Amino acid sequence: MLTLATTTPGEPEIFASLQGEGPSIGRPSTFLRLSRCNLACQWCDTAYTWRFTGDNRPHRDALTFERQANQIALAEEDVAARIAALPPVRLVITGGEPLLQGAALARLCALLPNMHVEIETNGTVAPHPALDPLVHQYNVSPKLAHSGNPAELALLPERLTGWSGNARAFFKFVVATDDDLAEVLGLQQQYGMTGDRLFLMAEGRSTAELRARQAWLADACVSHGLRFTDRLHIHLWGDTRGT
Ligand SMILES: C[S@@+](CC[C@H](N)C(=O)[O-])C[C@H]1O[C@@H](n2cnc3c(N)ncnc32)[C@H](O)[C@@H]1O
Ligand SMILES: Nc1nc2[nH]cc(C(=O)O)c2c(=O)[nH]1
Ligand code: SF4
Ligand SMILES: [Mg+2]
Repeated sequence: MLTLATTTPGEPEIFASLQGEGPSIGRPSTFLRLSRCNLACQWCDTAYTWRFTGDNRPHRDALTFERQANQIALAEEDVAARIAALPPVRLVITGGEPLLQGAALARLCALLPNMHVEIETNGTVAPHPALDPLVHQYNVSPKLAHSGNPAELALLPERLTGWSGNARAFFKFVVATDDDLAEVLGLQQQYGMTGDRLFLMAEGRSTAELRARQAWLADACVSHGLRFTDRLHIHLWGDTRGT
């Protein structure tokens, strides 16, 4: 069984969209959003996938009513059938933290042999050995101090070393300030992350928030030879579930 997030109470969060972030930005993709996370980022835009009592964003009280029914367990065969019913494109598996459900994800991907599989992960969980050969690309987003997670939970040396040496892995750091940039540059040096596989992405859940940071961010990318990624879906559809 897989545990999925829901868009509206009871509806599993499987949807067709454009990949909004990272190396595959703009590609038509089917998204599968799984429930639960092992971290608790204070600015997480999908806290409903893991914070079932209370909200990590007190100003988002409008979400309160939705927390009652925000996850659903489905068999891998059922999930595969729902994905197969959408246009035959790439699959982006996200969450929450999808690698927490690695064995079940391996069973799902085995049912979708022709699908290009991309995984969005916080980078703290090793891919399940049965899943790893079925994954084409990992978009790894390690969490910096401003996420509010303790470094000993969020920045695991053995995991970061593993991702850095994995040619299928890209790094995508969420940044907001010069302190965040300095932290990224330190990690880049420590773990030998190459600039062509390292993206910076502004923290923000609205076009206004993103735009306010992106001039600074673009300069930082140019100065340090790093890649810039927007959050395309935010501009197109806002911070809306199922997009
Ligand atoms: C919700 S996470 C799910 C996958 C996985 N847990 C992770 O963190 O990579 C998907 C992506 O959204 C990013 N994200 C979440 N909240 C954000 C925010 N407020 N601003 C910018 N990016 C955000 C995460 O860093 C990650 O790259
Ligand atoms: N369109 C779109 N692109 C995305 N890329 C990564 C996402 C995520 O939440 O992991 C995401 C998302 O939620 N929507
Ligand atoms: S790791 Fe990802 S899903 Fe988990 S709290 Fe952070 S941004 Fe949200
Ligand atoms: Mg998202």
